[in-house]
Amino acid sequence: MAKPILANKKICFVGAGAMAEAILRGVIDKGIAHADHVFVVNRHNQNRLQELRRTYGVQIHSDKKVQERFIADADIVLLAMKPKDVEEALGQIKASVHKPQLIISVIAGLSIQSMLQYLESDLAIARTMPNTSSTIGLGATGISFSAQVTEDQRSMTMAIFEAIGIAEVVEEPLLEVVTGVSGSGPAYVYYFIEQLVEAAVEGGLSLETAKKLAVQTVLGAASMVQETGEEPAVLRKKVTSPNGTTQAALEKMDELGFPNAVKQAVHRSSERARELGALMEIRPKEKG
Ligand SMILES: NC(=O)C1=CN([C@@H]2O[C@H](COP(=O)(O)OP(=O)(O)OC[C@H]3O[C@@H](n4cnc5c(N)ncnc54)[C@H](O)[C@@H]3O)[C@@H](O)[C@H]2O)C=CC1
Ligand SMILES: O=C(O)[C@@H]1CCC=N1
Repeated sequence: MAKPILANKKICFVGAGAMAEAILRGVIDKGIAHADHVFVVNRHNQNRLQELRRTYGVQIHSDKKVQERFIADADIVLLAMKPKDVEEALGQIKASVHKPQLIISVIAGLSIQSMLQYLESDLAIARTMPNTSSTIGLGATGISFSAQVTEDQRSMTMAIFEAIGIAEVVEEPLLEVVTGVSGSGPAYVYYFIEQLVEAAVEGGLSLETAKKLAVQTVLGAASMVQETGEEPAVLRKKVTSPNGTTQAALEKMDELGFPNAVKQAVHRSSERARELGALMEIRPKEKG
């Protein structure tokens, strides 16, 4: 059942890609917003919009003027385009957005300051870093708010992201760390599963059995951390018999630099988010 806080609010997604779909599906499936109140606009791809309408019942239109009205009439405008498209997209919507709308961004690296500059207005902004697991209600989102965001708008933002997973409010510079951990994180886990499966197949298991065992192992291990409340290191030790198989495997992982590889990957993702943010900054000389 829809939470009253969002029941009559209109949300317009600008950008109809993977992340927009993850959020809109989660929000509609969880009943946090009704599909009649969810609008989606995209750059060119009408087929993509049709597909979203067929699947989720969201509101779409091919006419640019109607799309502009979708944006202008929304209570919440959710920005979900790639960093490379930010300049063009924000230039296009600048005339349609206005106070007291809430702008929610999921764009990696794009600072609140840059958004305010692009939109040339003192708007309420929630900068977020979700992940694709939001699709099934298991997302992990970091959120920072601009000074203009009201209590009601904070509550709406939290309601959206808590409907599709967990949400943590952090200081804005820490959103880059969130990006490295949970924004990009699902890909590291999929990569890990891919290697488990490959090794299992190399060992002789069928692909089907390998996938089943690998996925259940990752699911079971994550659930153990969550449900027992024990530290991962403690749980790891319970698997690791002295001089047993797990110890031998972990020694191999240490020898090949697994801990360092994971940590460096997280730091590199955060660093890349900062680089993308810098590329999207409006430099003083570029201002009209
Ligand atoms: N995919 C992920 O796991 C995550 C992505 N993000 C962020 O979400 C944003 C979107 O990522 P994805 O959904 O993966 O990208 P995507 O490429 O799947 O979707 C981007 C969409 O934006 C649309 N678009 C481009 N220019 C536009 C314009 N001028 N007006 C309207 N729509 C326009 C494109 O047509 C496309 O539908 C990125 O900024 C990314 O940093 C954040 C967290 C996780
Ligand atoms: O790869 C990316 O840039 C986006 C941001 C976090 C996850 N995907």
